[in-house]
Amino acid sequence: MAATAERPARIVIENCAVATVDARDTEYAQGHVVVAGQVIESVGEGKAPEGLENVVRRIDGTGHLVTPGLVNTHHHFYQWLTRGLATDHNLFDWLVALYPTWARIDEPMVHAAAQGSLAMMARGGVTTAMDHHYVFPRGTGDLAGAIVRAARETGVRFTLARGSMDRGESDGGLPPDFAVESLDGALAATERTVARHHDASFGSMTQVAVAPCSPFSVSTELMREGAGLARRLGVRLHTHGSETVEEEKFCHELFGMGPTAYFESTGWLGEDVWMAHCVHMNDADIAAFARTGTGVAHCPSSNARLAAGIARVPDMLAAGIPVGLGVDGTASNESGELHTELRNALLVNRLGPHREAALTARQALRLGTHGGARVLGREAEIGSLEPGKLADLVLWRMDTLAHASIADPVAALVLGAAAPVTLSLVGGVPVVEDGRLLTVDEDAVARTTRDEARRLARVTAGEE
Ligand SMILES: Nc1nc2[nH]c(O)nc2c(=O)[nH]1
Repeated sequence: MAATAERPARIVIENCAVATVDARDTEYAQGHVVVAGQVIESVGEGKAPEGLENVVRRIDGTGHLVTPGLVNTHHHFYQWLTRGLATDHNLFDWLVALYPTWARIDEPMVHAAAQGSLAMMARGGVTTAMDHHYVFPRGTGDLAGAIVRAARETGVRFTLARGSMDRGESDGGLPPDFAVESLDGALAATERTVARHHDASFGSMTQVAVAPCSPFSVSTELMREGAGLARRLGVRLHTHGSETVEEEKFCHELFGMGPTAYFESTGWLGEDVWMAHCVHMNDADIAAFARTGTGVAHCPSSNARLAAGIARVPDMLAAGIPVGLGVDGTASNESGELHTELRNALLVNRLGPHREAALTARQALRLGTHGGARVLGREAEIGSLEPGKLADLVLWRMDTLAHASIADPVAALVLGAAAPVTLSLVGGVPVVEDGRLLTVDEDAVARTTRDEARRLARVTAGEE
């Protein structure tokens, strides 16, 4: 009999370790998960309940760990085409080196780069992705549409943070004037993107956030009006903040205050805001984020690659700030995988003042799942394995050479090599099986991204 809303198709996964990442960090050494349609029906110890109807698939998870799907909270997909460049630069020098290339992207390039970024993350266990896209050269087609199309093709849940820059060099900003939009143009295009793509319903596959880029590339008017627009439309707000000492100096020189005070003065602290990086935060900044419920996308690999510093994640968590993890753009984190961020969040924070007490493996897993769901405003739907939540989950293989000798599966997942994904589900729909994407042809994506990266290099060099 066919599946219906009253009689959903069920997938049963059993005989595996389960890390639910619920409020009590409940784990089962030998447990089960039952998926009914797009939601989780039950999670628990031992075998799945007997007598379930309409079981279309029963998976023996022996030697596996099942967790919530990973949630990425900060990325710039277009940077997939400019990986491995300006490898020994700090943030400002790196941006200045790359803006002229980025300002030449077009729609086929952006679509290919989005496919590459999404494919890389999905095959590594990401079930919810985001893209902060802030470069919109004139006359280059529907870039937002191309990104959303790539996310649909890949099959992951998705937030598009419609970015913008309007403070060019001649207004004291960092980007060249030819790389920025006008204030009115950016606001109007952002509003159109929300109208076209934002879906606020339970289980939505596409959401849109308002996301002016950073204090040194955006006018104060765009920050203020962007915040007003987001609140009028009922969508979330995202930006870069407190990333480097150079940004801090810029804010003091131009605005007479540090980044967090500047964000507060422009309406950019609140429960509907999450900010990438937040490396240079003093105690008062952390208290302001905690008081207002402002979230953080922690990007440890990128912060190391660009010599930005170490974000105070243990202090943020102690203060109750929502913290998720971000790959960041792959021009500053060439791996493009979120697993690396779980591992590096733990390792990098242990180099800070809290040393071995900085983060546990379970806290790192929480940052990459439930923490990400919180900062994206989707805690009620995803981020933990609990009945009624969406069936976004990953079955990780733990019985190979890489992990079999580690008794604790969560420690193995976080501290070990990237574990192979036997199965990932997004809303109950398989996206990865036995390490391969079901939705797009990885080899074809690899070829297209290589070709588009080469074309971008030729266009930048004036050869096309
Ligand atoms: N890590 C990054 N920081 C940024 N700030 C900014 O304005 N753009 C970027 C970026 O692409 N990556």
